[in-house]
Amino acid sequence: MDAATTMKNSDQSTPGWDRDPVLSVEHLTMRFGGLVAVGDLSFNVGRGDITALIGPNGAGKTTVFNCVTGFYKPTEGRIVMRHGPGRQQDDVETLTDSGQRWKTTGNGAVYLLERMPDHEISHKAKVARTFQNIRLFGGMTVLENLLVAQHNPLMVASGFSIGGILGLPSYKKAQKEAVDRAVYWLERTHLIDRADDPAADLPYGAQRRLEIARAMCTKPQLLCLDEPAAGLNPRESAELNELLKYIRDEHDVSVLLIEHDMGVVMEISDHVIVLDYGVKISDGPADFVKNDPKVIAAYLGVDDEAEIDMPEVREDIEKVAGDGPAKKKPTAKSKAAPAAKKTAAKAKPSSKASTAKTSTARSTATKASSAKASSAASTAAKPKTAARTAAKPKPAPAASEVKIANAGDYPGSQPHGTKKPRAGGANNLTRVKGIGPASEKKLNALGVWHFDQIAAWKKAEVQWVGSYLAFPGRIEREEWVKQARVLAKGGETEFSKRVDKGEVASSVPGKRGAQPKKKTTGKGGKA
Ligand SMILES: Nc1ncnc2c1ncn2[C@@H]1O[C@H](COP(=O)(O)OP(=O)(O)OP(=O)(O)O)[C@@H](O)[C@H]1O
Repeated sequence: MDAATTMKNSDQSTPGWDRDPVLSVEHLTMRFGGLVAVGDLSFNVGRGDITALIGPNGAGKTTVFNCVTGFYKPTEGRIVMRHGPGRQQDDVETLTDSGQRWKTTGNGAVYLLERMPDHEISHKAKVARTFQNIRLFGGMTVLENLLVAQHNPLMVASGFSIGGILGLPSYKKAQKEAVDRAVYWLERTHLIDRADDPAADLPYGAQRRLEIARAMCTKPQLLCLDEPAAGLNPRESAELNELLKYIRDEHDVSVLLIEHDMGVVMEISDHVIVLDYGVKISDGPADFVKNDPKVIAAYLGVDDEAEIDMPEVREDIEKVAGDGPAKKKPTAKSKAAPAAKKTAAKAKPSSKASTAKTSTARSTATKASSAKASSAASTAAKPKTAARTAAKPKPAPAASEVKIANAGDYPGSQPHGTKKPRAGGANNLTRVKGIGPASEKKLNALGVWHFDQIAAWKKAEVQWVGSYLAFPGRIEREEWVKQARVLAKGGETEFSKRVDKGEVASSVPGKRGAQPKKKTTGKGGKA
């Protein structure tokens, strides 16, 4: 095979976003004191693509946006914006060595955003953004909001105000263009009838569209949208999808969006990047990402908890003393778990609202899942008794016996375990901000099922769990112990309220995780 053919083939196997990236985030790290919000993150945004950045709460998505748009100066890393096709790698390296902020090239221009202030990023590099919390000028009319967005070209055309006063032709022309552009985007966003109304009078969904219209009036090459579908009803979400596809297809604008609404993400994204705890855990086309077990476990796996088979989590669970190493897949799975899974599948709701039926199904499935782990050792030794073992769980060992094999490797001391939930069932630990379904599973394997157990942790235990879950420092930062104290007393936190409303991925979405009144056993008792 000649070199040209080799290049061609390798070129074909390289995704479009790596061949022709409009934006490259390279080894980005952002620290806030001791907190590493984003750690050594690299990804590309393809020219003309809609790229989604997703991940659980606190994963670092907004921090990445703030670094790209100049609101934060990254601690480390390079952020390259390109006008014109191709990677223009020689120019990027020359620019980096020169210490300059941007450079015109044969193909267009390249910009190093980490060196540029935010106003240059929007006006020169042509990166526009919207915010998680709408930031319009509420007292100005809808049209005025769009004219203010074009303030810079108008100021230039007016010779910085005197031309405007004198009515110079260049100013009049620029003013007409600004109004025409504003009207164009008001029509596209179905806001033209409200042009003269104060922006604050618009309903929420319309304000979101106005933010996008305002960003588009700056003629961006890259549009960064922070949760554009938040608070929209299904009809508005569908309209948003159409608007974003129109912007991509008709205006050649690349879109980078942070979004929690998976309907929006999976329908319109060409490329999805998943963050968890500030690091990238998945990167690829939407179809690939949505089936990636790591993503299911970290973010999407609420309804598929019983199906998760993450090697790292499984290994940790297998290390729990008493369960022993499960070399083989337990045959109990073929007896107990499938029945449970069948029940779960049957009851799996199309809506996220949990019904009593779902709760029962999840309960059965999860119980089977924990039975699978706890019966692993005995199953491996005595396969023929597997079904019996799974059906009748062995008595819970005393708390002190719940130790993982390499417990001594961790600093501090291991928290006190209970091995299985008390009568009344387990708490939904994912109501504590920072505990996702995968971490909850690992805590459960350790015997931690209840808010009051976490509430009792001292510094040494916090340190130990931080290492066990592989995110030292985070537990303290998120103040798990304080949160758990509130939740243990039946109180609520801002985060737990969002979980209870079904706004955040959780192991039991839309339901409170306090101790249920109904007497149940196992994890299914969560309510
Ligand atoms: N200015 C800041 N100072 C200190 N810590 C910060 C700051 N900004 C963000 N963080 C922390 O960085 C981590 C990542 O936060 P970030 O807002 O980027 O996450 P996110 O993925 O956007 O979350 P969400 O989906 O909830 O908006 C969090 O632990 C957060 O508390």
